Amino acid sequence: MTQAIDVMGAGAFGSALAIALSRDGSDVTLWARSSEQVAALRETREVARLPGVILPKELRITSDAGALGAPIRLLAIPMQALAQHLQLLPARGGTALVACCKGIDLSTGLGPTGLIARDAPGCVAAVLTGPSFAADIARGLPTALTLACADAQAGAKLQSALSTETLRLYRSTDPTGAELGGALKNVIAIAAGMVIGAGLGESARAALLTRGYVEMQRLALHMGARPETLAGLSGFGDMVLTATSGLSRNFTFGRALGAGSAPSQGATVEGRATARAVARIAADQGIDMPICTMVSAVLENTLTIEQATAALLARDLREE
Ligand SMILES: NC(=O)C1=CN([C@@H]2O[C@H](COP(=O)(O)OP(=O)(O)OC[C@H]3O[C@@H](n4cnc5c(N)ncnc54)[C@H](O)[C@@H]3O)[C@@H](O)[C@H]2O)C=CC1
Ligand SMILES: O=C(CO)COP(=O)(O)O
Repeated sequence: MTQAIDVMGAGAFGSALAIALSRDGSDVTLWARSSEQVAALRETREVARLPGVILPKELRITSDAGALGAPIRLLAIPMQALAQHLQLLPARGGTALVACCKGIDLSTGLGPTGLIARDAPGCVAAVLTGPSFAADIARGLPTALTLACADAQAGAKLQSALSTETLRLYRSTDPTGAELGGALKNVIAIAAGMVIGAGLGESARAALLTRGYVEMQRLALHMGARPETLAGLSGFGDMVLTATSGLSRNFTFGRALGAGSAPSQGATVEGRATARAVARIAADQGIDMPICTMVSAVLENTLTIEQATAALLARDLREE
């Protein structure tokens, strides 16, 4: 049976997922924010953020939320826009809302499934996350992601509906762990970029990733996540990809700061807001998150990268 799926957000990730699912035979509608963007996409079938990629002709494109109504809705918009989006464009009860964004909402401290539970209580909340660049998914390259949903039965249905021949989904019933892994790895990727940009070396990056991963686990476990979720695709896997690739916006943003040059404008760099949110949570709840807190301080211009590095190295010696 053909599966109907709506994808909200025609940026890099939403378009890539819509392309992959449409190619796989699903009946996909891609929603974009403005009618101008819809007109351009319909005419050229090209996505500005995915150069060289053509939208399949079967894929419908609309800016009219009234034209949506599939039982599965992917939300591929920036994290800080999600709360407002859920309130302005509600889905009907029973819809499975699958968050495809990575971050922590600054004003509430909630992750995407927390916002869905708060703002769309009649819907099923799930998150799709893990190591994947939109361009790789759009090109049909092999990719593995985590589909996390607290409702095991609903999660299994989503896993099956959203997997394709090249997009392999593992399921989890730990959305808290999955979404925190995806959010926190962006902060660690910014830090890794700073290390490389500032010329501190590959050894320093390896140390930072290892200790950064400890912080990811510490915060996530405090929030009730399971350790194995952090060790999986959505945590460790995505940290490795994002903190080591020049294709990552978070890594390249940090690398530019480290090198003392201006980061490119207009890119969606989720780790910036997440760093602030994490620093706030860590301070409020007394959780030791030195790397994330330093990233936040550097982004707020209250510390230089040199000062942050010196402060991390000067911490008390401890058992690993
Ligand atoms: N690009 C990638 O490789 C991947 C991205 N993601 C995640 O997907 C999410 C979206 O990122 P991208 O698609 O890459 O960003 P993007 O910048 O390419 O696209 C963002 C889309 O959201 C729309 N948007 C912005 N503000 C909005 C608002 N207030 N209401 C509704 N729509 C709004 C924009 O018009 C645009 O279509 C992020 O959380 C990112 O971490 C996850 C995995 C891979
Ligand atoms: O989330 C991603 C890879 O899994 C994309 O990373 P960036 O947002 O840093 O480009």
